[in-house]
This record gives sequence, C-alpha cells and structure tokens, in this order.
Amino acid sequence: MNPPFQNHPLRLRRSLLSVPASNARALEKSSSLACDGVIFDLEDSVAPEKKAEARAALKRHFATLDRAGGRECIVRINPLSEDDGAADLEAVLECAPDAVLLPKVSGPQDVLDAADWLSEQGADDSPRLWAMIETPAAILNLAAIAEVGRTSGGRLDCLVIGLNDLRLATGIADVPGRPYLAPLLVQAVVAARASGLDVIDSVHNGFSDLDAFAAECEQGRQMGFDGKMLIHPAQIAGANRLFGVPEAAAEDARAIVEAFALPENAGKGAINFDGRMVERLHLDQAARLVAKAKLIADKESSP
Ligand SMILES: CC(C)(COP(=O)(O)OP(=O)(O)OC[C@H]1O[C@@H](n2cnc3c(N)ncnc32)[C@H](O)[C@@H]1OP(=O)(O)O)[C@@H](O)C(=O)NCCC(=O)NCCSC(=O)C[C@H](O)C(=O)O
Ligand SMILES: [Mg+2]
Repeated sequence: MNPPFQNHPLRLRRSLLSVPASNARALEKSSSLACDGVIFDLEDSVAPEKKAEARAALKRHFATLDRAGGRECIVRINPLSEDDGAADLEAVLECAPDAVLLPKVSGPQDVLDAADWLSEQGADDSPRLWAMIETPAAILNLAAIAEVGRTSGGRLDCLVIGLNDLRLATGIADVPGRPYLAPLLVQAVVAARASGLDVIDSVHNGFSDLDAFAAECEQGRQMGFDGKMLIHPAQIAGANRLFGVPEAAAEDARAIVEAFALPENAGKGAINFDGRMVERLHLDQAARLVAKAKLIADKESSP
C-alpha cells in the first residue's frame, strides 16, 4: 500500500491567492489571474464594520463566477465562535465554494463542529474543509487536527499555515530563513502527510520583494509544502514556478517510469539507474511527478 501522501488525490495547489471579499476591484481581477486557487477572505482582511457588506458582495460574485476552468474556490470564514462566523457559513451554502477555510483552529473539535454543521444542512461531501494552523494550540494539536480529516467523514483536505497570527501569539521573530519557525513548519507537513492531507505554506507579507518571496517559496518546497498562500498578484508566477515541476525533474521522473517498464527490470525492487539506486517507492514518486507535470501542462495550454 502507498503511504498517505501518495494516495492523496493530486490537485494543483501551488498558488492560492487571498482576495478580500470587501475589495470589489480585487474580486473582479481575481478571475483573470493564473493562480491555482482563490481564497475569498471574509476574515482578517475585512474590517469588522464591513463584514455583512463583504458577505453580500461575495454572494453576488459567486452568482456570476465562471467555474468552468476548474480553479479551486475557497472561502475563509470568521471563527465559528463569533457571530460573523455563523453568518459566513450560511453565506457559504449559497456560494457553494469547493472548500471552507476555518481560521484560528485550536483543536479537532473546531473541524468537527464545522463538519457537523455542514452535514446537518445536507451538504454531503462538498464543500470540503481546510484548516488554518496559526495558533500555539493548533501546533500542539497538529496530529489530532490532521487525523480528524479521516474521521469527520473525510471532509478535511488541507492545512494552511498562518505565520502572522502564530508569530503574534508566540513572539517568534519574523526574520529571513524562518529559523525558529522551521521546526514547526516541518511538523505541520509531517502531520498533514500522516493523514493524507495537502499542506500550504504561509503568506509572505513583503509582496514587493520578489527575491525574498522566491527564497521563502524554495524553502517551503524543500520542506514538502504543496504551495503557498499569497496576498498579491505579483506573487503568483513565482509560486507557480517554484512549487511546479522543473523540466529536468520531469524528464528524470519519466526516465524512471520507463526504466521500470523495461522487461529486464520487471521483477526487480531496486535498479541501478545511471549509478544511483532507484526503488519502486521512487517509481511511485516519479509517477506522481509526471502526473503533476501533465496537470500543469494541461492548465497552461487551456484557454
Ligand atoms: C496588500 C494589499 C493591501 C496591497 O494592495 P494595493 O496597494 O492595492 O496593491 P497594488 O496597487 O500593488 O495592486 C496592483 C493591482 O493588483 C490588484 N490586487 C492587489 N492585491 C490583490 C489581491 N489580493 N487579489 C486580487 N487583486 C489584487 C489591485 O487591485 C491592483 O489592480 P489594478 O487595479 O488592475 O491595478 C493587497 O494586495 C491586499 O489586500 N492583499 C490581500 C490581503 C489579504 O487577503 N489578507 C488576508 C490574507 S493574509 C493571511 O491570511 C494571514 C494569515 O491569517 C496569518 O495569520 O498569517
Ligand atoms: Mg491569520
């Protein structure tokens, strides 16, 4: 049996752009941008006195939104412990996004509460749930939160890191290279993978410093993240490239698949592949990379 990561359905989640639902121009512009997904935000980017207006704008936007391209639409709601959170979930039913992003999750019960509410409303399998990991409690409860993805009717698909809130709550410094956050980030990746979930790296606030952004994407990719949450259109191209599949890696993966298909390698668990050991677990990894490269090529060639 493949490990959970390999079993998880492959989706392109390289670039997930947050769009404040209260910003009419950003909402309009988001439809023409090349990100893999849009996170329509009702939470922190919307001022408290604009929450109701933002919900109404979001419903109007979804009513005319062209969903044909298959780009994921996610709505980040306010915490369910607040009045706005409940009103946001009502709005979600009308919008029918692919997923609801739960902010400031502290433990598995937060995910179960949202899953139960959606099920009670008759929303069987969709929308899916995503959880923001951005509180100290969420870090301590990572494994339990990820695990609930398998028990709450499997509705949880993805963890998204929120370092602004986490830094605020912990006092961990915002410095290049994220040295003191790195162990927590890797822990989130491991917890997500153990439960077969995707995992998305945090936003990078400095949207005008694209070199610093690229360095952080590269670090996130090396840690195992599937993609990055973004705040500005200028970040999309870099995230798509750095969480994509470099041509050399795609070629290498295709060659591994071809090597294992040769008759002389039929019964072998491990082969000599140009001086390096390649096992069948690498074949699975290579096949997934080839499939991801194809998804990207298909997306880039679609109108
Ligand atoms: C950060 C911004 C406030 C900057 O806005 P602005 O000064 O207007 O940017 P520009 O003038 O450079 O914009 C150029 C054009 O791009 C459009 N634009 C900008 N941002 C977006 C966007 N997010 N989506 C769609 N379009 C966008 C502008 O409208 C301009 O268009 P045009 O008219 O054609 O020139 C702003 O970028 C912004 O508000 N970003 C998103 C903020 C947000 O969503 N915050 C919530 C997510 S952060 C988070 O989740 C943190 C997490 O919880 C944690 O704890 O870490
Ligand atoms: Mg946050």
